[in-house]
Amino acid sequence: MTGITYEDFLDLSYEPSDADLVCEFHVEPAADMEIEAAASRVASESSNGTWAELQVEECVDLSATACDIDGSRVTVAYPDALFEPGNMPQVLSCIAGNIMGMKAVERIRLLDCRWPEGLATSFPGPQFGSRVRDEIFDAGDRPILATVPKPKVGLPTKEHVRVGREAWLGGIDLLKDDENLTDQSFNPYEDRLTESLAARDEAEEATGESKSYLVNVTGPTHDMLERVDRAAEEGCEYVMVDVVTTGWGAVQTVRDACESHGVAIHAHRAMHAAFDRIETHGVSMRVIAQLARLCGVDQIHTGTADLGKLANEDTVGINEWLYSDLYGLRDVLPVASGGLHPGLVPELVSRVGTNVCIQAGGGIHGHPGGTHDGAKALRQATDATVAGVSLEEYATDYPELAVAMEKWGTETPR
Ligand SMILES: O=C(O)[C@H](O)COP(=O)(O)O
Ligand SMILES: [Mg+2]
Repeated sequence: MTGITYEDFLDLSYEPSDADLVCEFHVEPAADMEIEAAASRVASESSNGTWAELQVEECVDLSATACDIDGSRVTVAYPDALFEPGNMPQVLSCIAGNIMGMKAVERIRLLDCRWPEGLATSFPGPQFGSRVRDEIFDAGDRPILATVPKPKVGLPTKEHVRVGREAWLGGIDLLKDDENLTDQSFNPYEDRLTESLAARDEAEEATGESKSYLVNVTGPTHDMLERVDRAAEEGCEYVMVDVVTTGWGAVQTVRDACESHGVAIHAHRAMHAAFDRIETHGVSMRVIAQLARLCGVDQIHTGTADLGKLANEDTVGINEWLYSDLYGLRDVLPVASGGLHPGLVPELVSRVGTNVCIQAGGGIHGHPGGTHDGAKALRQATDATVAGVSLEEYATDYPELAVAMEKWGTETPR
């Protein structure tokens, strides 16, 4: 019999192998504990140890190793055999499981992961990623533009569709449901789906542009699968899933269903801030975005680089990771959303570039001239930015943009 104690999980001379999943944590030890002890407890509890010395007769060596400590930054390397390939809930129950509530740490945050090839490619990754720009739209070099009818809930189906039609006709590419609109009595899923797609066809005919609608299929997994089937049958190119509230196992299931229909997934991140807003605890948005890419969403909200209404982690760094090479898995199109309006577009594009989707809800439907003018103003601001013309200059020829600038200027909302 061999005794396994948590000290066995610390080896500062260990060099992670290419097959290891390497995780960076911020760790604040409990008041009576040294960082080395807390680091080894993290490695132990997240792999095959526990608080007590275990008497083991036979066990496959799946131990994680705390292999570097730099101030509060702790690196832990996990052997690939610890993980079930293609099972994101299982991976997270290791690297972001019990350790998040363990008394040995006062605070712990999973900051970043280096995914080994074997584990990463056991997931499908996105079907389309930023190829949606060409395969679903024809937006050229400019960002794709999206809108959510506002108020986010309460619009009856006919009004929701009317607002969507106005937005498409004004120059928006993508009509999107909001995160808490699914299948409520005031706007049932089936009616909204079919009527929105009819309006999409009209808008395509009228504008000569490709338009798309993404319907929110979020719900219990069996309902989501039925909703994906219906969306595909009716000719939707996209569905939306609230990936954090839904959970990663369900996202994986929906991803498989979407592949069989060739339908893309827009990931809304509602509730991410419960994990990532406190900077010293939880799971970073960077890691949440990594999970989403591996599980196979095609686009995901990553913030507005601090220009919008929601608190943001490093949008630019997260977007770079989403575009980066990952063993041939497709990239993910980042979505900037939350408090955006036309006046913020030039600065947003200077921070995040044009290979993004820009979503504005209030920044379109709050336009004094209504949704149609608001959509025109957002499109004008985008066209001006891509052409390198200032909004002030462009607005002299485009009254809808002038009105938006008069109303909001370049202010950051709260
Ligand atoms: O889901 C979203 O991202 C929000 O609905 C954004 O809405 P807003 O553009 O009105 O802030
Ligand atoms: Mg929303």
